[in-house]
Amino acid sequence: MMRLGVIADDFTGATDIAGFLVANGLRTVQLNGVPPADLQVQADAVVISLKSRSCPVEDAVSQSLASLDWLRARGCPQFFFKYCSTFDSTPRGNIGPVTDALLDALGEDFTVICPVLPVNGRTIYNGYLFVNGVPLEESGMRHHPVTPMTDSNLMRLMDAQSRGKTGNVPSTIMDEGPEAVRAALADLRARGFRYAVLDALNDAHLVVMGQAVSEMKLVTGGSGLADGMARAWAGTADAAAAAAEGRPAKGRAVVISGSCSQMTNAQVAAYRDAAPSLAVSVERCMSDPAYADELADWVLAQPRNGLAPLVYATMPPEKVKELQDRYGAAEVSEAVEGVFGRLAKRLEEAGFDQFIVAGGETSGVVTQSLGIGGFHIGPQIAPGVPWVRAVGRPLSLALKSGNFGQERFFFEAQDLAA
Ligand SMILES: Nc1ncnc2c1ncn2[C@@H]1O[C@H](COP(=O)(O)OP(=O)(O)O)[C@@H](O)[C@H]1O
Ligand SMILES: O=C(O)[C@@H](O)C(=O)COP(=O)(O)O
Repeated sequence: MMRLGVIADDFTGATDIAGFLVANGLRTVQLNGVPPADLQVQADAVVISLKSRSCPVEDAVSQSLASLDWLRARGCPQFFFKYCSTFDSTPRGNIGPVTDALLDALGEDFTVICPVLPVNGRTIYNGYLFVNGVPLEESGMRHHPVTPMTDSNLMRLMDAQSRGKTGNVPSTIMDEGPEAVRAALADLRARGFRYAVLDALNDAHLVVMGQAVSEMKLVTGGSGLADGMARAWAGTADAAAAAAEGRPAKGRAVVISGSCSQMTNAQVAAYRDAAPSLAVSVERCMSDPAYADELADWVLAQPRNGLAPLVYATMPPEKVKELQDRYGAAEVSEAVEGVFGRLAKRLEEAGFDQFIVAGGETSGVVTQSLGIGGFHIGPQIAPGVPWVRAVGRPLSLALKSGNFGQERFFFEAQDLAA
């Protein structure tokens, strides 16, 4: 019986949370896009991955509601709206409007906001979000090409894009345990708050909040919250068995990097001197319809043995800004994503069956272009980045959130698949 239905606002976010559910022994399937009405799935958890983080608000709301309907029609008892652990959004949304729409559809008037993942340095203190010890607004996220984050106060961020008021359950209450957290939530709700930011500084807080929200119909946040919830259920569940179907087969691999995050810049720098690598020209993405074919030809010409070839649009923030000022941010993103989507398709047709992709939007476009309906979730390469295997097709992917993994991530992904 399904225990949890997750609606994730991007593809790497979806594999991130699915990886943590599997690591706690829950049999989990990831479905890409709103699933067809006649699809039946046997799993403890279903994660629906949308590409709704930066699309128009109305589209994000309607896709999220359609996903909710699909899950409810299968008797799902609890729902999780997964967004980025760096709260990627703008004052227009889409986190606030989607949360409001899900609450309304479920007839609920209260939920939690918790974009937390301590193992990857995402902590919340007094409602302020920290990334590896610095406030969100001082982290690399202030330069994000699509959703630059220039405030760290989650109450203020949520209030600006939603219909209600946001309160906070501080870490001192987390220290007291699940009963104290439940009481604090009930108190905030009675005082007219619609959302509560949950502080979390460490794994112990995840376990506490996982127990405290067990009766809540809708929760929202990052994979740390899901990890806490899954730990509360896990018991003797077998994590290796849950990951078995997602293990990567040995194959021909390529690395495609469209993320410009600090961590991806470091990962590309660590990999590019050791492996065949090619920097993408953004200008040609915008002007040359045959460019993806040229990139594919280059990949195909690389030696089959040894490290996978890397094609990357990854650049440091100042270069990204220069290009965006010249051509427009949305235009550049669309052009680069289009080229990566076509490149992936060409490579699959040519026999590539392992795609290591950096960047959430980039992963979304690659998955869509390959026409993959769903994934079995495999073992984690790094916290939040599992190998995944296409349902019914011999294709394995590692979809890396821009900020996740350590410097040698591209090497480690291939080591785990060997
Ligand atoms: N050199 C570049 N200049 C501007 N934008 C770029 C460049 N390279 C990639 N992009 C775009 O930036 C966005 C990065 O987003 P994404 O793939 O989600 O990465 P992340 O996970 O780091 O957020 C994509 O839309 C991508 O096409
Ligand atoms: O919660 C997270 O940080 C990730 O799961 C996530 O959402 C990834 O988004 P991108 O950074 O856009 O890859």
